[in-house]
Amino acid sequence: MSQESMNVNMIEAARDAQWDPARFLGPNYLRLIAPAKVNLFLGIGATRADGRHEATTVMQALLLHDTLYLNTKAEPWEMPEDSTLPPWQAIGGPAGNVLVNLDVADKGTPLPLQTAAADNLVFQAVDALCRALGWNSPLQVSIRLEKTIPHQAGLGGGSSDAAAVLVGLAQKLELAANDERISEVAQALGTDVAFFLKGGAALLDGAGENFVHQLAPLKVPVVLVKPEGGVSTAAAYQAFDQQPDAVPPALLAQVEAAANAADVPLFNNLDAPARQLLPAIAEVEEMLASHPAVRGHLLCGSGACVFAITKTQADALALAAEAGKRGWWARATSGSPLRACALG
Ligand SMILES: C[C@@](CO)(OP(=O)(O)O)[C@H](O)COP(=O)(O)OP(=O)(O)OC[C@H]1O[C@@H](n2ccc(N)nc2=O)[C@H](O)[C@@H]1O
Ligand SMILES: Nc1ncnc2c1ncn2[C@@H]1O[C@H](COP(=O)(O)OP(=O)(O)O)[C@@H](O)[C@H]1O
Repeated sequence: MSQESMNVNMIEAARDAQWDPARFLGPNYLRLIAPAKVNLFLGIGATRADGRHEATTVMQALLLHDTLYLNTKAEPWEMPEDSTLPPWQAIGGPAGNVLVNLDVADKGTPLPLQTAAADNLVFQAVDALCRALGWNSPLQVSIRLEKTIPHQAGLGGGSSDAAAVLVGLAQKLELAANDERISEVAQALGTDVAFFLKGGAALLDGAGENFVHQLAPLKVPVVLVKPEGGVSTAAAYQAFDQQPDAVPPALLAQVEAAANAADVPLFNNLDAPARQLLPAIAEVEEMLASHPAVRGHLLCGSGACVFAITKTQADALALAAEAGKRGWWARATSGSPLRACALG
């Protein structure tokens, strides 16, 4: 472990020691689960009039998840005298009436997320839902976000956090679970957010936000391996445009006909653009391609993580340990029927 990461961990440990769970364990708290995803199939097509690309995808939720704690208080709050907010606070809502306090704790990701509350998708989810509801009375929302899912990995962590907050806040504000404004806000926040409201395994099309149908989820062991560095989703799509690679129609037909995630062919035409942006991805893929325990492997979404399927959990644990020894972030997990949800 480098001196730098040791320092980061010690700061994190000190911060955790100061954290008082009682703040979140009153009658008003909700614990939220935000699972990661992989794309078993990701077929990118032409650029649409709105600038986004057509995308047909099968997403599969994983057991690996972020955990969030959410608390609301329908009470007025005061703006600091100089109107300057600390980085862990942000103001949203249709009348600047919603104050969000966001506490982010890193739980073993390779590079802790360092975005101000206003740039966090969790805040954007609160803001967008309050605006969609026309919620204009004072509201305080406190969120603790425990990050286990690395960012810029193609694992959809930020989108899943946003979906979990939509579910939690909707529950707090006493919306019906099937209130259409929740899914409309999810679609507007990003294509992956809509998937996490359904979870398990699902076929999506449009730009990737349009739910087509659910598939029987994969429950096999999955190993995630991420080299150092990340790939920005926008950059991956831009690189794809330099050398677009069409999806074979027969493959698309096979995906559309599949009722089980296990029957979906592993395919991702963002793989070449992502490797071009971060050549270390190719090293991970080479290692997985030649490993006897690996049944199949693929880049996760726009990268930089690569997932591998193994037969047994013991194989998955051994493979993750082996990848870790090469200096890569690696975790053994599995496919799951999870969706973004509140535990109570
Ligand atoms: C590639 C995928 C695969 O599931 O996920 P990740 O690997 O990032 O998790 C998705 O398509 C990520 O979709 P989404 O979650 O909407 O990405 P965003 O971060 O909102 O979009 C970032 C940028 O990517 C481009 N983009 C995104 C989706 C799409 N169908 N066409 C695009 O061209 C746009 O330039 C957009 O501004
Ligand atoms: N709660 C969050 N978790 C992770 N990333 C976030 C979050 N909020 C904002 N972001 C920003 O969104 C980007 C995309 O989210 P991320 O989880 O990395 O998804 P993916 O790796 O699937 O593209 C991140 O690189 C980060 O800058």
